[in-house]
Amino acid sequence: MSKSSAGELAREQEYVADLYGRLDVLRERTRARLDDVLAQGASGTHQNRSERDSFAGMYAQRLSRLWAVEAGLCFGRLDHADDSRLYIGRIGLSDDEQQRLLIDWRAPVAQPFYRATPAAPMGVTRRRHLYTRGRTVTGIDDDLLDLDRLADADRASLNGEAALLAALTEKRTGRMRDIVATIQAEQDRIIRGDLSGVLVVQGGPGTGKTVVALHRAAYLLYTYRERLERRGVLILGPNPTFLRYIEQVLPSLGETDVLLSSVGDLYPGVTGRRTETPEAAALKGAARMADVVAAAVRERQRVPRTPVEIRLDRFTLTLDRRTLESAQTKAVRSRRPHNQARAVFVRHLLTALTRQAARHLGRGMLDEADFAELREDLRTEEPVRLALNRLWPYLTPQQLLIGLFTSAERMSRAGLSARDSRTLLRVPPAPGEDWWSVADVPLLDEAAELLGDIDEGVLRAARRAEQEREERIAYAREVLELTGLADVMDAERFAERQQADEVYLTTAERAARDRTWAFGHVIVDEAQELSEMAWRMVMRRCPSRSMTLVGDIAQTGSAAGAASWGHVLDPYVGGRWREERLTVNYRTPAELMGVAARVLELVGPDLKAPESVRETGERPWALRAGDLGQVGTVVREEIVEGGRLVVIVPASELPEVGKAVAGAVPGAAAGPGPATLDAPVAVLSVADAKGLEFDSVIVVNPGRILAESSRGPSDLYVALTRATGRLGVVHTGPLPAVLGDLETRGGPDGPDADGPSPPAETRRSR
Ligand SMILES: Nc1ncnc2c1ncn2[C@@H]1O[C@H](COP(=O)(O)OP(=O)(O)OP(=O)(O)O)[C@@H](O)[C@H]1O
Repeated sequence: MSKSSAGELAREQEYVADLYGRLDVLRERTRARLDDVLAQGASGTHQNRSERDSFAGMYAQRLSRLWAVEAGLCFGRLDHADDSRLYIGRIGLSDDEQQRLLIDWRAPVAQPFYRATPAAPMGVTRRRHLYTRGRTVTGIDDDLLDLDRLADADRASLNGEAALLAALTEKRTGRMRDIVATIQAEQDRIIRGDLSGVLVVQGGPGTGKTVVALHRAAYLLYTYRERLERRGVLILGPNPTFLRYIEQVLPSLGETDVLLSSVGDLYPGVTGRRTETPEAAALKGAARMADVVAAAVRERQRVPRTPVEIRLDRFTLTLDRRTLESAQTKAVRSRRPHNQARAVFVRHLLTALTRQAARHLGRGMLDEADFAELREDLRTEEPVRLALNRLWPYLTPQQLLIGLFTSAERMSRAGLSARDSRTLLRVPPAPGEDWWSVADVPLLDEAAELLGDIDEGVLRAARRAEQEREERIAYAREVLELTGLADVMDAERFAERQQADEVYLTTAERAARDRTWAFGHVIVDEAQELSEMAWRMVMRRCPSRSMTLVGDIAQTGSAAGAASWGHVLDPYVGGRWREERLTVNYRTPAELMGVAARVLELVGPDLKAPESVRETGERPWALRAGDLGQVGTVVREEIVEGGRLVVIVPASELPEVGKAVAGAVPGAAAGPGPATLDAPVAVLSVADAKGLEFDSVIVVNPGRILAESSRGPSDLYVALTRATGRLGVVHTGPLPAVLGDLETRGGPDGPDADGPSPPAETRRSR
């Protein structure tokens, strides 16, 4: 590595200062445009106002992008063999003469920054990492890639990973950061992978799957902006805490328009939060539930075998079995969803009822107009409406599932065994109760698919709305061409923003409200956790099958989760999906990974743990405590100033350990919730710690974690791989044999209970 001279640093400082100067100019210009537009006030025609709002929205978004890239605007430089030079940063900048000042990291010419090696230098002679604090350049790190030009001293350390190591050893803040300055070659290949088709990224803990998936979203939005901005990108994470953990990464890369969601939130208007037994969740996640939901819908379309009498004031009408069955057959054969097929059913029965009524009225021969009038009279008669509603009720997905899960008889008729229905049986919701679990959400989606919109009227309105939308887009195109903005703004988005009196909605916001939204690309993180029913829901959101799925089969914790990628994907894309692997662990030091690797053997003897990129000299320890109450004291002694610590517990012990820790450490948070990521100490179950990372981890009662679930070994593997620095185990029962050779410590007040010492960080020789 070549050392930067003070002169070099000053030159870089000058260049970076100019870049910030340019950024300021662009911000000012955009701000001025925004002010101009807003100054036009709320006067003028409706058309003028909506145009003004559209421009205001566009400038506001551009401004927020320009503000989002303040930190670390420029982080690299590439010197080429032809003596040309490019600066790499979070966004592209040019001066007024269109001279490129800064290259967006996602542009093809920036690729060598991540991929060039001395063996394949890609025309690059030097890769420079620039370290900045605020707007000040604080350091420079060079990788010299041109072997001929290398001084002997530089040849000794060609891999130049100082920037990476510096990034990895920084204290965790509770929020994931972007890695745009230190993306590694194997990660870059995945980030820039083709948009189309299904890409699976399989990798062990800490290999950067999440962070790579997020950078891929940013890359795809940059490269296929037109296509993806319109349809949007969905990123699906395991739970709301995880989404909070990652939510700042994309804005820091200048992307604000991506929908982050979890399975429990993917059905508009419902939040799946209620906890339920793992058995119930596993059962609801199984593919056969699709048949159960379909049978439950059919069950609501059954007609009675005995005649149905409808008493009106002047006479009684009767629907006999044959009429009922023929209406049912016609409705089912229409192949429409339940709520739309209802129109066919009702039409048929009303015709039969009208004929009967005419006979009762002694008017056998009615002309068409009279017949229609009588039919309309009958349709609005309360007893007729009630009877038809009983026979073929309008159903919302919520009504269908509440009806199903609160009745053992209905569950049995829908094909569930007595045992299954005991597992699922519930009491109806009390007002305001959180009735839905995460596993219910894909079932609601499935039901919505089979039930359809409430009636034809809704469908007609939707068709009308679509036609109007197309007209608006055509108009928007004209406006954009007239104003010369056609190349910076998509007509469809512009048209959406002009929507009458509608508040300004981003693509992500519109997508979040629409169950039938088809995303341009879907990224699923911790994809191994999704159940078969959840996959059905996700696939409905992505008919183009342009997807990136990241996960680790060895970490599957949910009983309904995946055992292999083929099993998950083959029903949807046959064998047509590609797999990339990540093999280097950037999070967990080698000392900890050694312990985790032994647990991985319990998950599957052939599985291979990822290789840690660094070691700390810090050995994991085990401590036997008299009872769980002592965990609080142990935790207090483990706290490092400014660091973040998590206590990972068996789910059944969360309340007790949470109480003990809260008692010993003020400000500690227990369980998932808004405070989890910001608290210096958190107590979490394995499921809630999944995907997260902390400076220090204490795992409580690993034996119980192993025994508590059918995926116990995977859960323990996850727990042991959350730390970036220190790992300890506290147990009140016997220590599982697999952890037998941990260094043992004395009790909380015992002689070995020294406070932590700072780790001695080294790059691991591999
Ligand atoms: N190229 C890189 N430069 C700097 N940091 C990196 C790089 N790659 C990964 N990291 C860091 O390594 C840590 C682990 O990454 P990430 O959480 O994406 O891993 P993961 O594979 O999703 O892990 P898990 O399966 O355990 O959830 C994060 O702190 C991430 O920022």
